Amino acid sequence: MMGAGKTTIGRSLAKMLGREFIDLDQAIEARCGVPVSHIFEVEGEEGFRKRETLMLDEYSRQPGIVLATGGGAVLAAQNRHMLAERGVVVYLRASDDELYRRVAKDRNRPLLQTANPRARVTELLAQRAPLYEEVAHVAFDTGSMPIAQAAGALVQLLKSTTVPS
Ligand SMILES: Nc1ncnc2c1ncn2[C@@H]1O[C@H](COP(=O)(O)OP(=O)(O)OP(=O)(O)O)[C@@H](O)[C@H]1O
Ligand SMILES: O=C(O)C1=C[C@@H](O)[C@@H](O)[C@H](O)C1
Ligand SMILES: [Mg+2]
Repeated sequence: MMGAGKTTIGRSLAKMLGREFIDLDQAIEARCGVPVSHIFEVEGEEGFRKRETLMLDEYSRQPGIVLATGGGAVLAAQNRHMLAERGVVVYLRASDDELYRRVAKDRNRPLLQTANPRARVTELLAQRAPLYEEVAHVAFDTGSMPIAQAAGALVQLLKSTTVPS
């Protein structure tokens, strides 16, 4: 979910594992040459989701990387299948209060540019939590752990995780 720590914990995890880190939002921005928020403005959410699926298809085939997806990548069943079949999927759990605290000051999240962003976070989390749980091989509660500590705990958790083939 937005603010769960995919970019920050993901980058730290990749460093600990000695793997390349790719952030899918940043890869989309690099490919399109404009910010995600601009794609939402010009093409709407639908246009962004099409680009996201194409890029997810490309990057989820790349072996040995740590890939941070966007928070809404789980919405399409096609994306969930790619994730679950091609990788080890981690769901970073956090409460709506915590998520909102982390993203409140950031204007770069187009879905939160509404009159009541706090309520929107609750609504999006309620809608998506079952999808995150469904697609994940590992669910990890970041709580109030600092980034590096969360990444370290995740390394240990991944060591003891077996992924069904
Ligand atoms: N466990 C944590 N404890 C405290 N702060 C955190 C934690 N995880 C992330 N943060 C902070 O929350 C903010 C959002 O984190 P981040 O950008 O990694 O989220 P994200 O999951 O990539 O969100 P998005 O889907 O919008 O890209 C950052 O300022 C980050 O430093
Ligand atoms: O939660 C979402 O739907 C999104 C999260 C971001 O990572 C971006 O992918 C975009 O802002 C949409
Ligand atoms: Mg991110």
